[in-house]
Amino acid sequence: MDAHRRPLTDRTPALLAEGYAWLPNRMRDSTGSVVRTRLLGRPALAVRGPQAVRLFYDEGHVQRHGAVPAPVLDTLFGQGAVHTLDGDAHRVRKELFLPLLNPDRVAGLTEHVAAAWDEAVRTWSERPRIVLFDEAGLVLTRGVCAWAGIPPDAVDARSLARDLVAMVDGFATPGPRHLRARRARTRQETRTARLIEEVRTGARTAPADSVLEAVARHRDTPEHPLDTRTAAVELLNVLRPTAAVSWFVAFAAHALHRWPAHRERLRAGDGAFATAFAHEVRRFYPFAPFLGGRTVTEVTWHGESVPAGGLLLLDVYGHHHDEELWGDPYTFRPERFLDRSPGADELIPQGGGDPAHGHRCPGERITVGLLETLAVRLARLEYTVPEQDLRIPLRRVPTRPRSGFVVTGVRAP
Ligand code: HEM
Repeated sequence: MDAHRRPLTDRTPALLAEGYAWLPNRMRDSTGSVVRTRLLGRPALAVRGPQAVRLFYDEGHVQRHGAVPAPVLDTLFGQGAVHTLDGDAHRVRKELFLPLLNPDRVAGLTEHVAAAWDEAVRTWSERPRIVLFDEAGLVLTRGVCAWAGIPPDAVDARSLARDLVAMVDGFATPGPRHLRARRARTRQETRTARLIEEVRTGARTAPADSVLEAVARHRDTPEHPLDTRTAAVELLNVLRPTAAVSWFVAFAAHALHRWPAHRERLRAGDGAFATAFAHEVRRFYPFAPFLGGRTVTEVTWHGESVPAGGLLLLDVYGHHHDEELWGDPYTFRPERFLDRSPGADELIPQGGGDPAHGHRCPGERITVGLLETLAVRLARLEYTVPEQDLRIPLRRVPTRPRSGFVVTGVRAP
């Protein structure tokens, strides 16, 4: 039998066991940055590198409908989310999110989050111990709710923050974390759908030009507004990933602890360095292990093929740690981004290509803006890092410093 047609063993258990290292390990054993495998009962081809990014985002070859497994939809994205749409349906829904790329929107959200951070820091100094990952999640949730026009009496920020973080934390694992994520999503979709219903019936007024107003008004077709459940899913697709920037805040704190020399330039308010630092945090530390799409034709890459109806996997973690692309991928070196902006298909922690025409994350500028602002604040904050478990296990997806990054003796600047 032709080696390319031979049935392959399903590798889903290996993915669950190896996490971020699964594809890079397979890539090391292969030639040409391509791996033929089987995942979730389907034939799959894993690829990496800027040219592979362009293949992955070519809708003629790869689409999203039917690509995202139900356990991921029921936790991370929500059923019917923009992530799962193709063609015109995707383009129309994406219009809801593209204003997020606008510099005024980015600045507005950053100001709200910075204000929430400054307020929180004043209370941290009165507490014996702070888990930075948890506190950052709360600060980001408070900031994004205020910015998105969510009425303060409609949410309890603390429980919302816990649920938003849980939805991300449990999407890629069986067991208790996954159950928590499912419960969190059900709870928050119900609450958010109620809020949207209240805006639509006039029981509440959404601030003009707010995200809440835009979602409540959005129509996929001229005749029909989004059903309230899908509208809730999409509003949560703004709130949840903003809260998830807490992963990068914990990683930024980890980087400042491991390589404290970077503190000075951040503290001094060197804007170009803050941007480079934010990019390097997003490259160096693991978040999305890979992205997946459904092949709509047979796809061949560097001599390996996957049939229509299979999966094309873009190895994001491997791409960011590829020696050919980065030279010294395991060195944390923000300076690599100082004298040049990364190419669209080079730095891809939030997807590749163009956010206006494909699935690339519309919140990338927001993420970079928040990370720049919070990294500077973190560098200016005085605190002690007590003995704790700061290991970042690559088998856990998504991962983070095990302790959540504990600080004591906080003194606000
Ligand atoms: C922790 C920071 C973030 C990470 C790591 C992240 C990562 C990603 C990734 C990997 C994708 C998928 C790209 C693809 O499928 O090709 C994505 C899509 C998306 N992200 Fe983000 N994101 C982050 C923050 C944000 C923020 C702050 C927002 C909004 C305020 C946001 C909203 C979205 C939306 C709506 C999509 C779906 C886009 C589409 O399918 O067209 N994300 N993000």
